[in-house]
Amino acid sequence: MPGVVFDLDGTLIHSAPDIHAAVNRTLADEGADPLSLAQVAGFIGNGVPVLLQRVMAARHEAPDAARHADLVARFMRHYEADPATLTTIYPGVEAALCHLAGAGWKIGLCTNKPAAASWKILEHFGLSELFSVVIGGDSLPQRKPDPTPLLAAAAELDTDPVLFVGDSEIDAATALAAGLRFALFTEGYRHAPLHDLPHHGLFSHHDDLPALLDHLLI
Ligand SMILES: O=C(O)COP(=O)(O)O
Ligand SMILES: [Mg+2]
Repeated sequence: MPGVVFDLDGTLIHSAPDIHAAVNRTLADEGADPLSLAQVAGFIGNGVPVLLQRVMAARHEAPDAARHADLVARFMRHYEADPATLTTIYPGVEAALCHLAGAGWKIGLCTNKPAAASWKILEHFGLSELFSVVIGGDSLPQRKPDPTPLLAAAAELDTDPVLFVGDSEIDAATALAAGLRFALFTEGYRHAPLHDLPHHGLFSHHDDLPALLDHLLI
């Protein structure tokens, strides 16, 4: 049976509100002004260390490794304490995943979000049992768009072919580098226009995903 690896933020869940809240709690700890949801949503995609680099840049802070490490540690404490309260699952995700699992697809996750928080969120939405593997942004030395995490998730599924589903230019580049066929969810946290992202199929609602993935197998 085939396999499919999903990205998480912007693909299965709209997680920006909780990431935004954790950023602002991190800033509030030191009495700093909050950032807007749109600003923080624009920083998502390359994982937590890059998110906090972008927070520092938005505040016109010069790069500083110790300061950055402190922000990352405090952000993670806030985020892991409360990763899903404001997060919503995109419509049709649960049905699509259940349909795929019922049809025998093996399912994995490859996200730049740290693995423990990712598992916690999957559990919160009752989805964790559907996933055979989760590779997070802290699971390996490499992160997307390096293909290594996606190839590791695919290897863990131990099946062929494996498709990848994501929402961003990072995911498109990762799929290309890994040599996997890529389905792009159009309603996530992408910055670039659709035609700039290499993809094999597009969808804007998860109800359409099982048929699209079947089509990509042909
Ligand atoms: O945490 C991030 O920055 C991005 O996470 P994602 O890889 O699930 O989109
Ligand atoms: Mg994403």
